[in-house]
Amino acid sequence: QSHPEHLISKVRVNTQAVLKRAQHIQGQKIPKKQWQAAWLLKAVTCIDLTTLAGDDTPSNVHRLCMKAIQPIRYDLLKKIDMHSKGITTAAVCVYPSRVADAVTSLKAANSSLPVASVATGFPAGQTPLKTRLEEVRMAVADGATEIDIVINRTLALTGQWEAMYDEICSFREACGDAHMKTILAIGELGTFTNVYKASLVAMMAGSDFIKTSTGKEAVNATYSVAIVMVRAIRDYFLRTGHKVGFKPAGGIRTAQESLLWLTLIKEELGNDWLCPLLFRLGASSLLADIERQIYHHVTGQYAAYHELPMA
Ligand SMILES: O=C[C@H](O)COP(=O)(O)O
Repeated sequence: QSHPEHLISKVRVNTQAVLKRAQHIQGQKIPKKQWQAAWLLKAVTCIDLTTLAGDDTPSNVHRLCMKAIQPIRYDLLKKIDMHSKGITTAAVCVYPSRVADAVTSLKAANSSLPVASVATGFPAGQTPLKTRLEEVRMAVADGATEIDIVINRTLALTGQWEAMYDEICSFREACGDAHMKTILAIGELGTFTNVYKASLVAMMAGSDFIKTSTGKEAVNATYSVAIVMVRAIRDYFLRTGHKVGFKPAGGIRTAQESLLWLTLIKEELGNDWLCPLLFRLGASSLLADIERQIYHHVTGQYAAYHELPMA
């Protein structure tokens, strides 16, 4: 692995170019009719269906898992001949203490859907390294096969990139075979340059994905920051040949937004990234709006909320 310091010391981000590109993405025309429905179903397969709330219980986690297995009503899929494609979300994403509940629910439904757990003192990461590491190990022991860790923003804001690299390497080891997504919490990193540097450090330390946000910061997934992160992913791929995944998360609520995210990925990283292995949408309420749009595409009307089972 190249030494983090010398690789990132020279980083400069062209802010104007990033903002212009993000503006252009948001102004893109989105597909209509069956093309839109197809892209929305693609988006569903990339969702990490998430619940990260203090009032989470085994029963709402169970409902989340059932929704992840059957995200769009069967009759709607049947009407567009998509009922036999095995459309599920990519994973479910929960707190460490809810992992066992999710594993139990999915096992009972004979589903192999992955359980992702946040860890390392999510969302702030302001706990001792020892307990952050133990949290990763316990989530994996409970059956999580994906771990969404948070970076130590204090190290980023004080330019201690080598220390951040070492910490993320230790989380990588604690994950074992579990996939590791590294949350940059971009709303707390200050500058685009810090976002780019944290992206590189996270990838050099072995992250399978880099993820924008916990969903708990004041500013979460934005298109301009995403441009910086996916450019870092592209630079890293060109330099090493290794593909790292991208996961925007936090505040992604509408079907239209999910189409813009797919456009951004397709244009910035290419078709290889348009799959759950390399692209995830971290979202708790996005699926409800996508299902409403699919309902409208199939029936011509908008469903009342009681007609679509919520997670
Ligand atoms: O990682 C997932 C995020 O916490 C989900 O955020 P959200 O509830 O704004 O969709």
